[in-house]
Amino acid sequence: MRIHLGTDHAGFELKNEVARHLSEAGHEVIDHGAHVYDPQDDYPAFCIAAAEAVVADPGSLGIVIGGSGNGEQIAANKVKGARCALAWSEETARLGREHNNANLMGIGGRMHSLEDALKIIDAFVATPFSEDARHERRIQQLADYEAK
Ligand SMILES: O=C[C@H](O)[C@H](O)[C@H](O)COP(=O)(O)O
Repeated sequence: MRIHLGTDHAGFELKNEVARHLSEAGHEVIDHGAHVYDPQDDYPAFCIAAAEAVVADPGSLGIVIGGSGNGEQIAANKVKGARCALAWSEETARLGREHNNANLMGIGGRMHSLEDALKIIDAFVATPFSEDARHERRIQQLADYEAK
C-alpha cells in the first residue's frame, strides 16, 4: 500500500520511525515533510500536502503526525475528500477505518511510546472499511455536505 506522511517538528522523530517501520513492512512511503527538523515550523502545510496526495491517490492512506495530532487532523480535514480520524488507541484506529472509511489518521507523537504508536498505526493500516450500509450512508451525507 502507498502511505503518505506529513508532520511538524513535534512528530518529526516519530515520522521517521513510522517511515522506516512501514517501509520494512513492504509499504511504499511518501514523505511530504517536514524534511528537516525545525522547532519553529508549522503543521498545516505538511498535513494539507499529505491529505491532498491521499485524495489524489485513491486506495492510498495518510498519516499526519504532530504533538497531539489535533491540529494535524484539523488541517488534513480541510482538504476536500479527506476523512482524517484522530487515532489515540488501536481501537480508535480500527474504528476509523471500519466505520468512517478514514483515508488518513492523525496521531500525537507526544502522546504515546514509540511501541504503542506503531501498534496504533499498524491497526489503522491493516483494517479495511466494513462497507456496512449505515456507514456508507453517513459518509455519503458528509460528502454531500462537502459538495454543497
Ligand atoms: O495540534 C497541534 C500539534 O500538536 C502541534 O504539533 C503542537 O501544537 C506543536 O507545539 P509546539 O509548537 O509547542 O512544539
